[in-house]
Amino acid sequence: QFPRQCATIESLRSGKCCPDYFPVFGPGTDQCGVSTGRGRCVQVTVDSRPHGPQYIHDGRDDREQWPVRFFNQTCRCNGNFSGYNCGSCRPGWTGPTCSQQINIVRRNLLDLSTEERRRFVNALHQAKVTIHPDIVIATRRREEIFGPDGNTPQFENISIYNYFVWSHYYSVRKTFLGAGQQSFERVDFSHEGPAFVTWHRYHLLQLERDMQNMLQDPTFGLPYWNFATGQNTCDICSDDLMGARSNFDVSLISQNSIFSQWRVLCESIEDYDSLGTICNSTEGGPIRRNPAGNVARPMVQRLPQPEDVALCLEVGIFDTPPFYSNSTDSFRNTVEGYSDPSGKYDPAVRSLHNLAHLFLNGTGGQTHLSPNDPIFVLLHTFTDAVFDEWLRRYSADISTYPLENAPIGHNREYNMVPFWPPVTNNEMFVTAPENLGYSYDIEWPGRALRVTEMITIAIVTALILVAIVFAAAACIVRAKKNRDELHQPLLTDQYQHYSDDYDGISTPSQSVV
Ligand SMILES: O=C1C=c2cc(C(=O)O)[nH]c2=CC1=O
Repeated sequence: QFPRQCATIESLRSGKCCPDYFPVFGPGTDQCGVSTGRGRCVQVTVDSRPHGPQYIHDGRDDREQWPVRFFNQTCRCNGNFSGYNCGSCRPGWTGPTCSQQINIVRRNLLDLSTEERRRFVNALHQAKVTIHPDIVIATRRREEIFGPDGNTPQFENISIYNYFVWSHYYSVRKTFLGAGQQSFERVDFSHEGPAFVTWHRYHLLQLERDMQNMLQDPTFGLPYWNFATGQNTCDICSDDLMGARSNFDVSLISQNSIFSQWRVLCESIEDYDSLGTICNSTEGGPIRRNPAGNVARPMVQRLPQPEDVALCLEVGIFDTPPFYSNSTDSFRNTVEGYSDPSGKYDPAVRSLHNLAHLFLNGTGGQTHLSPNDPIFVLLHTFTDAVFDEWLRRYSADISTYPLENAPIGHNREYNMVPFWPPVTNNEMFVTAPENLGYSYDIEWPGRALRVTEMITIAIVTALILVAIVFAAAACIVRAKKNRDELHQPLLTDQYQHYSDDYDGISTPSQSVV
């Protein structure tokens, strides 16, 4: 969440997080790369518009008006420069001066060659075990951030992949209201609201960027899992991809997969909620996964159908009041999976993204834990592909993305929690190939026809056929008539000559000639 250079008592006290680009000149001399025109240190802009009625504890949560509880000054970068010290490039740009355009292609995981699959799995594992070079996480709430002695900032190193896990946890954690009090749970900065698609888009972009840097390969792209193929099995759960099922425990991953060795972060939610602590980088048990195995909930033993994606893409309004998990006719609530695929809200329904999570039935189906299962990455790249197709089809129509009264964290101009430097939901509401430097190699299913549409098409087809038959019959009659008319005079003539000249000896032809 914050650059390592800012995790100090001085930085927190000053509220300033504007690290140097060239620290060699001495601390504070090249904040945000100002000496080379990369950027400058400015006041953070926050969203102060009202939020929706779900959150009732204003003043009690560090994530309100993110990120000002921690810092109120940040780098603002010029042109295509970006990052916490303006030392990197905006998505879609690369090179020393960020002037080279790039396009990263996100492909279907099942289309990767054996060697590409091996490289992707290895890259994920490398991210799991490599300390994030720039970012550290807060392990205490703001009021305890200086530590028990008031002089020990409570931040920790974390691996690149675990940072991805932790960011998701931090965005969904409950609001701590004090020891002995129930934490407040109707708060979620990344789900059940319009920011669902924008937040998860940035979350993936950040992992992709971190992995590109780790691999020193600016062309590395995250693949996707098409979870709506019409099958109800986990087709990516094989040992060369996300890991097959263990032969010894149905809810574990096979030992032939490196993911059986991964350990899970942020498991102790009861502790966090009762003690007011925050998940840290300590790992716990293994990833649990039992696809289609939730016998108590048959509805989540299946995956979405291709038809569901096609229907969802026909919902043309981005979001509808109350901009929450009970919104109806909302594309966002449909792709998130609280509405049926045609957009109608139904509290009993789980579809698309939610259904894919619940189908996994284990670590990947619990919101505070789900990114621990690497399938999360692939499930969300596919969800993002659907969002990008919606943006393309409806010309990124942002008019129904609320500026205010969305659930806290979800207003259009809100800085997404817990990312640094600050980035608003608005900034992710753009078509990816043109604005963010990546695209999906994907073909979208056509929608099957509804009964009424089939009846209409049958009637129209029948009418056209009848019209064609009538037209053909008319043509034949006319052609025959024309032919008859063409031949008629000759015959009449001939007949006349024949009858005039016939002497009973000469032939009719002779008489005509
Ligand atoms: O990790 C997640 C798990 C989820 C479960 C549901 C549900 O609909 O019950 N939704 C989820 C979203 C997640 O991100």
